[in-house]
Amino acid sequence: MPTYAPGFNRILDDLARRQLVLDFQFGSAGASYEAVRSIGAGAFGIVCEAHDNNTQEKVAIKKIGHASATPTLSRRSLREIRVLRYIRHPNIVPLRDVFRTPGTVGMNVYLVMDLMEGSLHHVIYGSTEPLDYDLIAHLLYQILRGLRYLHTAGIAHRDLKPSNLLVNSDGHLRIADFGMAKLAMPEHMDEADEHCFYMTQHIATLPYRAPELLFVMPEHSTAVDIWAVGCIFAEMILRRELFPGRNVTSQIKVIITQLGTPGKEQMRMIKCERTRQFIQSFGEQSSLNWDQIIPTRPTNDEALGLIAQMLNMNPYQRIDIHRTLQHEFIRSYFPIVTTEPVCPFKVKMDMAAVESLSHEQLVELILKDARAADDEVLSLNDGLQTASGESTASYMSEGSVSGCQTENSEIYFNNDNPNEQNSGGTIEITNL
Ligand SMILES: Nc1ncnc2c1ncn2[C@@H]1O[C@H](COP(=O)(O)OP(=O)(O)OP(=O)(O)O)[C@@H](O)[C@H]1O
Repeated sequence: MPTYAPGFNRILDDLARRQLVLDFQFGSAGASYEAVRSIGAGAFGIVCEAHDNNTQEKVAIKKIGHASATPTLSRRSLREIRVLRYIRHPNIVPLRDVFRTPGTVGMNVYLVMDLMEGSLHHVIYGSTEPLDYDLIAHLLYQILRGLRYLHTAGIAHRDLKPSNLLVNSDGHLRIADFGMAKLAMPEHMDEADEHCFYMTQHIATLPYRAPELLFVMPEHSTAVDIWAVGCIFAEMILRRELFPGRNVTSQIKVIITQLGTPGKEQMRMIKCERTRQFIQSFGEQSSLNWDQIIPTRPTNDEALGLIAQMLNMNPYQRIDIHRTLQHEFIRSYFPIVTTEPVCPFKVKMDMAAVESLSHEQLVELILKDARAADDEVLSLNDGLQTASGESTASYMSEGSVSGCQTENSEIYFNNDNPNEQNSGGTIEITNL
């Protein structure tokens, strides 16, 4: 090691510590939480490990900076708060607390969650050995259980990828990052939209983006998550991305060269003329066999059979979450009866409401949903007001919040009966 290396490392450590202090200023919530180290950053948030002084536990805190500055950031923040606040499922990361601090370009929102040790990305790429099928099945089953909870309530995650699937060293997996989550509703689309090629740029990370999003077809539903899980399942086997496109056109190309030209019915569903012409420019491509697409030895026919059904290019013919959980591959590992929690109806109502709100209304609800963590009263510049200055509380669904407190690491919202938060009940799921 060069002699200057220790000194240089000390400078880097010092810079990292100073950056941590700059990035995570918790205002009055600093009495409860201390940032310990930076964990990672995504397109919309930065995450740190922190110490919870009340519970003496380690937590993860995600900061969405300038959350009120644009409609996109405001909607992402509110979606994540609203989908997570009543959700209790072993395979979905729990939200413990939400607070906000004022900022120069709009408020910062902080989401306090259970700390997880790593992500599926680390599991896949952290070792040079292939993952064995027992581990793959164990991880896949947990993704599917979390997804069944969401899909049964009609909620699509819409950004599933290995770095959003958090994993502990004991193999416990939890789905995270609900900033894109949405109630699955058929979407209206104008005929031959000029900008259609670029319309779905911000839905789902490219290698996991379903053809109906890439090809700009009218129906976006929970099927987009099944496509993403199919890609992730294949990635666990291959230890590389299955469809590694780097832009929209190369993503379409890489899918078509492996899975073939979409069928006539699907081509008819593509509303965008430019997209249709681009697909046709490849000529008639036939699909490869699945053991060519995923060339592993020994071949696992049941795994390939399930992947083939999850990666059906036609979303209407793609396998759904319930049939996925009953597929032979899953049943050969998990033939047992499990009692599943049911997503409370409130989550569905809240998710539906978020999509129709204006920027002003979104910001007003964030101000209500996230407690103020600053001694000073939040200035008007930190949040937006409706044009009339009236409260938008009427836009909230029944049981919406007017602030939150933490108690015993549960998140309680002032207008709610805490006993009702988990009132989704349970359902018996049997893998016959
Ligand atoms: N509870 C947690 N425990 C440990 N690590 C976490 C936790 N939540 C998020 N992370 C990690 O922090 C990083 C950024 O988080 P996240 O994906 O939520 O941010 P984002 O800006 O919404 O990302 P994206 O670009 O995927 O939309 C990710 O790598 C994720 O693995």
